[in-house]
Amino acid sequence: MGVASAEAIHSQYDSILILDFGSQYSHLIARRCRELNVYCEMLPCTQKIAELDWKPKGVILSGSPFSVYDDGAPRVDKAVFDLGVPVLGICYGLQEIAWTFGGKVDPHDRREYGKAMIDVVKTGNAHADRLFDGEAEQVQVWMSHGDQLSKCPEDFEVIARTSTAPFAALAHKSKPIFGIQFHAEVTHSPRGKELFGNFVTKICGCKQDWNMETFIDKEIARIRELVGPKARVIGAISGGVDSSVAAKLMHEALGDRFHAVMVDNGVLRGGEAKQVYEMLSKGLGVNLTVVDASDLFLGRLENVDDPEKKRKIIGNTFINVFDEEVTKLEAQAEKEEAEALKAGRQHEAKGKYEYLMQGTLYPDVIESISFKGPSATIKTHHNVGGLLENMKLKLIEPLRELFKDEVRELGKVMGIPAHLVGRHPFPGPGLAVRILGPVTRAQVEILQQADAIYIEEIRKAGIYNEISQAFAVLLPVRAVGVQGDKRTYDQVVALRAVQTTDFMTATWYPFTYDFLSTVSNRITNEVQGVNRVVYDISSKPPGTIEWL
Ligand SMILES: Nc1ncnc2c1ncn2[C@@H]1O[C@H](COP(=O)(O)OP(=O)(O)OP(=O)(O)O)[C@@H](O)[C@H]1O
Ligand SMILES: O=c1[nH]c(=O)c2[nH+]cn([C@@H]3O[C@H](COP(=O)(O)O)[C@@H](O)[C@H]3O)c2[nH]1
Ligand SMILES: NC(=O)CC[C@H](N)C(=O)O
Ligand SMILES: [Mg+2]
Repeated sequence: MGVASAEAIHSQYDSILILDFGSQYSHLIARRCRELNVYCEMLPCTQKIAELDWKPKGVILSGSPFSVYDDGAPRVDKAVFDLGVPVLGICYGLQEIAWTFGGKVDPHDRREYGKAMIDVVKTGNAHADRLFDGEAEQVQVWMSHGDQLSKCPEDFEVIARTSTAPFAALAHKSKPIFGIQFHAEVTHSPRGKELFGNFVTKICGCKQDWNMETFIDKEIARIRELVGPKARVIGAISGGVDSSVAAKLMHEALGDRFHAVMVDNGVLRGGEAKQVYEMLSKGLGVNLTVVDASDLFLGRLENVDDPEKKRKIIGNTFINVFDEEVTKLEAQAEKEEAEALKAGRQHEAKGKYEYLMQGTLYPDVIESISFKGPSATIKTHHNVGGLLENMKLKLIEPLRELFKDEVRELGKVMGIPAHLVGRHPFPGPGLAVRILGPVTRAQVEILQQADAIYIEEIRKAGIYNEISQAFAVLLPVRAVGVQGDKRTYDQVVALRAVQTTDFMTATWYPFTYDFLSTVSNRITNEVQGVNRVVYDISSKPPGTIEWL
């Protein structure tokens, strides 16, 4: 493992460190840096600089729900200012810098939320003026604060103000320390990208070389070094974007020392197991076993109505099936290794399975290390995390530094077709969380048909990529209808389509009436057992994206 950290990404690219004080926008700071092709990592604000095993080219302090004068307000490690690299504080970050350097921060009677115009102040100090280099005299920004600086610390000067905030941005007179009261990281600050550009490239001097082409080579080298010349790796593959891209990367790095396992749990989309097999095995040359465990899953789901019970059953059954498959693969690998050694084919002998690959993404990592601590469980999201406790395999996560759009880009660069890497996410518990009421094979088939029609129409209308996630839901109610002069008493399908950037909040997609009417007609005409279609116009919150 020591070898892997020597090769860690932050030592291969000029990297920015973001210290998270718990702002709802913290991850957007990371997005902004990445968008500029500069690598960054986010750590909780409690990180001790002395314990960091790499040196950032610059540090950004995020906003926070706290006030700097609160008891128990999170404090920045002062060593940040002795690193000798530029520091930028955003909102709370600015207030924390001011507080640290002897300024004053108070609650303010004129709180500022939303759009604001800042006046850029040219100080004549070229060093201080760099942050707003190239900006107009007035810049539109987004504010979200109730506290305000009432006294600028000595050694700092004002580089921007608004009509209510005299200290909208500060710069240290001689050191590269800056602070902005507004949130340059949100899209509502239209010049945000340029401002971050000034900081990370001009002030920190970061090279803009973080891109998926260079990432591939470095990551392949890192995987090879980590796994060594003989060991093998197992991957749990759902056919979703993340695990498919991760599998392709592992395959490039290790060839047939990587073996993927996909579990058909009986609640996949129509024809999905076959499609995934075609794509990964035939298309990308990945070693893949598809385990058909649909009878086992559907058997255990019989008569289960409660959403959390469904999730638990699927999660646990998944672990059983996967475990069993790993045991089989391990036995096979040991046999092969022994045979090769016995026959004197030393060089051909492949080792044992030592690693389990997971498709963990950076948002999952951020979530789990966040300063904010664990949030209330809304629903139990199932992934392979539960496997680790009783497995001796070590974990390998080739995508753990990447955001979803970077994963899609990576997939494209590695030659996975665009329509596959652009696919909407699909949850581990699959259609079981889209069938309200008990899950049966008959219900699964109805939903598979309705969902396929819906997605086909979305693709035909050319709006698939505008929508973040779309799917059909089968409701546990029956309604009376009339079809071909006959009374029907059939089920209802609800359509869901949302737009979102982080899946934490979402808005429903504004389809045209024509589109909705086409889908409704097709589903009621083509899917036996459905006589009504409704469209879900709930955002998240108060709804969640899935219905269960
Ligand atoms: N049916 C399955 N068989 C094997 N592994 C699975 C299955 N379902 C889920 N997994 C594992 O759980 C992980 C988490 O699933 P998740 O849906 O977050 O990612 P994904 O399916 O790879 O990508 P996407 O977000 O596009 O759906 C997957 O990466 C995969 O390792
Ligand atoms: O891998 C997964 N395992 C799960 O158990 C699971 N539950 C929900 N989702 C997906 O997560 C996103 C947010 O969904 P919710 O708003 O319904 O919580 C949406 O993209 C959901 O599809 C899951 N993904
Ligand atoms: N967005 C923020 O960082 C807010 C900081 C502080 N809580 C304030 O209200 O001013
Ligand atoms: Mg998935």
